[in-house]
Amino acid sequence: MKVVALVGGVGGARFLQGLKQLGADVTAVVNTGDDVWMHGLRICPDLDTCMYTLGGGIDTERGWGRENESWTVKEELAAYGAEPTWFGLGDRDIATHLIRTRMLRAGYPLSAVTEALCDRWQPGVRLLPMSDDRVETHVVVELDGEQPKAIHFQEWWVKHRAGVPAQSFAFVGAEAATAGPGVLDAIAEADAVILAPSNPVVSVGTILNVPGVRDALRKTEAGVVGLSPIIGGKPLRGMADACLDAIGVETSAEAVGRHYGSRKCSENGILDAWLVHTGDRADVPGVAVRAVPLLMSDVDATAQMARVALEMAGVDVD
Ligand SMILES: O=c1nc2n(C[C@H](O)[C@H](O)[C@H](O)CO)c3cc(O)ccc3cc-2c(=O)[nH]1
Repeated sequence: MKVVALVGGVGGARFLQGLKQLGADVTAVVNTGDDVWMHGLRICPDLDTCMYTLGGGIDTERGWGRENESWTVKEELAAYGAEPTWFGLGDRDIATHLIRTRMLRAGYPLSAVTEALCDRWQPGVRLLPMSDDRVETHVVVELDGEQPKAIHFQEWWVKHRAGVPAQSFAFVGAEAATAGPGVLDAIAEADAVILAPSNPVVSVGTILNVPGVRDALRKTEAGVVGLSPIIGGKPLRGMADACLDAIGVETSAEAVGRHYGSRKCSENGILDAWLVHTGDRADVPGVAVRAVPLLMSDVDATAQMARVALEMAGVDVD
């Protein structure tokens, strides 16, 4: 059973753990819009979060970066006054970025770099960058009385803790980007495609901005099922509410389901079914809706919600 999941960072990685436990052949299309150059190193937060989480190296507290981490290089960089000091680069994590940067500089595409790094971590899920081309999410903000300006997503999220209202998002490079190797074929050949409960604007939304992805989702024979990242009117973690406000979408399971839209009866919708949390309700025209527990409290709970999603996609898990 071939399953493709569109995922972002922490929530997406946790969801993949559940899918993996069901024994499916899983391909994850991972958001790379959060990627950033820092201190001359290329950082790929969502790819690394998926790789470390599935490979057993993640710091489960933070949800990103390595467990048993130390911060000596970060302290030394700060001692030189080397900006940015607000971005946490752990010593173990830096090894990943050094390998990635060296391979990118040698001309390897990000997909090949990811494959090489996964050789060590053995995530048990194929991790595909949404694109090998540079696509970066930038956020238009108005910092204390200055003119509105676009800053990198990481500066908004980490330095400003998403505390400055996002006026809009720019997915820099998206229109010229090509879907990563294997991405469109995986969607076309899947038995089921799942939109993980990741940020619908800057994670899943960014992937949908890569040319060809939305069409592939509308054309695939696979059932396309999404899981709401909004529970009881708010995101469980992260800042999906701040992002949804910026694009004028209400922070509710129903509004996000409608934002993704129905594959059957809207001209660019992508959903056949939509899972919302027990107690939430959602009327999404042309989309089958089901309410089940969506708290990824442990891998078994996550596997159970993934199982329901696959059933809604018409795939028999057992
Ligand atoms: O809140 C933070 N998130 C940090 N993150 C998380 C990152 O900003 C988010 O995980 C994603 O970009 C959004 O999902 C890192 C992720 C990495 O892969 C590497 C370094 C960092 C550093 C930070 C950090 O200092 N603070």
